[in-house]
Amino acid sequence: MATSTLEEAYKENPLSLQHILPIDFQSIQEVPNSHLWPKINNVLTSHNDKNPNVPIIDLLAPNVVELMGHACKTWGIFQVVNHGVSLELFDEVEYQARRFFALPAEQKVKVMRSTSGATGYGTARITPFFSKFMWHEGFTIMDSPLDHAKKLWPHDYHKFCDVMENYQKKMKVLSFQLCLFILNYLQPSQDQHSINSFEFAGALQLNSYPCCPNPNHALGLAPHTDSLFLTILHQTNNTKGLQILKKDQGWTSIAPVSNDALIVNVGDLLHILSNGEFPSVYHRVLVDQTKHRVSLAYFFGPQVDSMISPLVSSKDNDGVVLKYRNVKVKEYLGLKAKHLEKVFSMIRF
Ligand SMILES: O=C(O)CCC(=O)C(=O)O
Ligand SMILES: [Fe+2]
Repeated sequence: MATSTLEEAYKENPLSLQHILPIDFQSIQEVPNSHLWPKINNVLTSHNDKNPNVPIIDLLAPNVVELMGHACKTWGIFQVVNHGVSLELFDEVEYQARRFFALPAEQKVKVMRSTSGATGYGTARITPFFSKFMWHEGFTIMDSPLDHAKKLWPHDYHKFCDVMENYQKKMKVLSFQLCLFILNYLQPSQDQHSINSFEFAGALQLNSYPCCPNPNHALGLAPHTDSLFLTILHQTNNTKGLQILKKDQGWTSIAPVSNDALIVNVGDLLHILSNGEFPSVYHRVLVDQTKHRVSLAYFFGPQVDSMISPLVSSKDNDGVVLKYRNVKVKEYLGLKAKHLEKVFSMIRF
């Protein structure tokens, strides 16, 4: 099952308890030194002709494959509309996520991620790579959250489970569709073949960024790339906070365009698959003094036993220089857990 296999990828790089347990944000009045970063440059870049917002792609557009391929290449991130997921479902997931994060710390600890685990409550996996902690708590779910939900709400866990399972199902279908479009762009003649050669897995990460007394010196999530093929992100309540590092522009906010637009970003494995053509976008999250932001990130990629290698179309085969060697997903995740972004130089030719 997906859970155990992803856990397999992480178990050789266990985190220490200190790096998993978030502080109790509900009882804290000021930012402790452990979470105090040097001043964050959080001036929001305004969008104009010279500095456009990320592409917004209508999934029903006849030229969706070209639009998406172009967005992956130039931005590594885009927003999608007409994706077929109902607003009510986003509201339900947000409601259940907020219900979870509002629980007292001693309840949330009952479902904490184990030191080598992949699911449960805890800090971001990148935590050990930074000397300061992030203003963030997360809850990771793969398939059914039943065991955890029963511990939290022994008599009232059904709704939480139904909503989270339903959302993952919808995200899996949408992710698969997006991958089809993207693979069709990378290898126009062989799309079905390429995608059918992978078995996929997904994980849902509920992110919580509590109100922060000093947002100029705190970070919701430190700069990172996502590891898998792609991430589908929903910013609940249209609360901004996500920024990407854009060449020549610095940190740029991704403004929510509408309640039902979803953000899609390229992850490391798709960067490798595209032979470096699609950037795995470097991003971070800012926090707010008065708004408690919640986001829903769905990570989607091949099963950990899959082998990833750059795809080049047969017509290009002769002239193209391969940038990355073949790598098993499990090996890749293990290397990233040890070395973070340095992982790219370790698999580059
Ligand atoms: O909350 C966000 O806007 C981004 C979340 C994110 O980057 C992640 O979960 O990897
Ligand atoms: Fe991310």
